[in-house]
Amino acid sequence: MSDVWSAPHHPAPVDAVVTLPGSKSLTARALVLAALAEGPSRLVRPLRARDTDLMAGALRALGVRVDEDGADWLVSPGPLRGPVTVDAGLAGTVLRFLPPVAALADGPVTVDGDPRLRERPNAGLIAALRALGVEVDDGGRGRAPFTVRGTGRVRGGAVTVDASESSQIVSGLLLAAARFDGGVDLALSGGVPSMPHVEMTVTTLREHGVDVSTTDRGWRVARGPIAALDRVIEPDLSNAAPFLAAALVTGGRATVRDWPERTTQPGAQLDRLLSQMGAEVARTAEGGLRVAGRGTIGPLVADLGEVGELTPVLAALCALADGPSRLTGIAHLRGHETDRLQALDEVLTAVGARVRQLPDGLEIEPGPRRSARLDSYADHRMVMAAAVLGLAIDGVQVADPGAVTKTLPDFRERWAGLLGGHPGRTKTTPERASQGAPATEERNEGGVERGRIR
Ligand SMILES: O=C(O)C1=C[C@@H](OP(=O)(O)O)[C@@H](O)[C@H](O)C1
Ligand SMILES: C=C(OP(=O)(O)O)C(=O)O
Repeated sequence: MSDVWSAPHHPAPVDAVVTLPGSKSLTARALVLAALAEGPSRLVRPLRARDTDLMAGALRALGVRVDEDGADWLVSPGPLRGPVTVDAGLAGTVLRFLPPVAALADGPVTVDGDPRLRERPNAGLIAALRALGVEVDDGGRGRAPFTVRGTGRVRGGAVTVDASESSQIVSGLLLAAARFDGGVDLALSGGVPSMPHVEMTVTTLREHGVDVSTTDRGWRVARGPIAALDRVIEPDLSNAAPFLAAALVTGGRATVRDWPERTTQPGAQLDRLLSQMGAEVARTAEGGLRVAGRGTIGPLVADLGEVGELTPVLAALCALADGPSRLTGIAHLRGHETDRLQALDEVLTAVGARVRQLPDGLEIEPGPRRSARLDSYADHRMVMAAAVLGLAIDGVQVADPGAVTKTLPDFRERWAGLLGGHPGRTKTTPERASQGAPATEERNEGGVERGRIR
């Protein structure tokens, strides 16, 4: 029996300061590089959620020690071994980052996961591993489950890669490449989505002392040692999206603390995208990002190819906007946790919008709003999108909201903290927050501090 969440209806202005847990993408990269490094590394404030716990579990299964030290993870590399079966859950990061590591193990490693993981595209990675000298049994499917027959070493060298369905295919190969005999000289056969995530991989590798260069058609990673590195994981800026969106929907304001000055996270583009939708966006003196809504939401016409994972929340905002939106460059979202273009079409249509699917995106025209019972599609970001819709539309329910544990296990508590209520309860704030006034902060539940309403 899946449970059903009544998303809180809260048209009154929010006024909150939010502290978010670590980035999923940075935690995954830090874990993999620490596992392949020359000595032990400490991860400070890693994300503890289903995806990153699965990554830690997969590395442990291969022989890496990942110990908890308070909220930190201490990672101590060891000889990589098989035979082992790894549970990737629904995590694209485990599906695409783990197999190149598994190729360095001295025995077979089988990768499997949730039913939907078995549908997520991975042919580009499997073909590339084979071209680099690794035997992979996938029954010709190009998807999980598959077995990487590790022999303890990988030839490496030049390879042409089809990463049109996921940037994670490139990232996975680059992350392990310094441990391959010939490194890797990776050329793309076509386009790649989510390029900032590849740049995140390159930056993270360089921080570990790996020699990475860009080439005409891709990237070259030289064989060499991977330095151990203690690092603090930045907050997850993609998971900031629903909290910042709440400011637009309610005409209130939300501040996310510790917004990095410089970052490779694509979520940093929220300042530009939310400004385009009419928000006032500013850095606070304390290093946060503050978004204030003006009471109406402008439509968005944008290519989201670089920031695909922001699409569900942005699309929810588009359904509440004062004009039609057009989101493009996101064909690859059909291979995400669910077919997100289809899921968003269904959800936004259910709450009254008119939606047209494009080959690479969505057109969304707001319509008369209506309550609806929505599905989570086992997708954390669809739960967050439904939460945003629920602020403006009374009676939004979400079946199987536990999907949100993929990257933010206590999302509902945090959401309730944002609204000053309790998970799943409706509670509205009587007065409108005075915009622009500095928030006096007091501790509230779920990592959210609530500014006093003046
Ligand atoms: O490398 C990463 O950490 C990610 C890359 C992107 O994948 P795709 O390129 O498959 O969209 C992104 O959507 C995903 O959430 C995280
Ligand atoms: C696409 C996403 O996840 P994954 O890493 O599983 O691909 C996402 O988090 O939006």
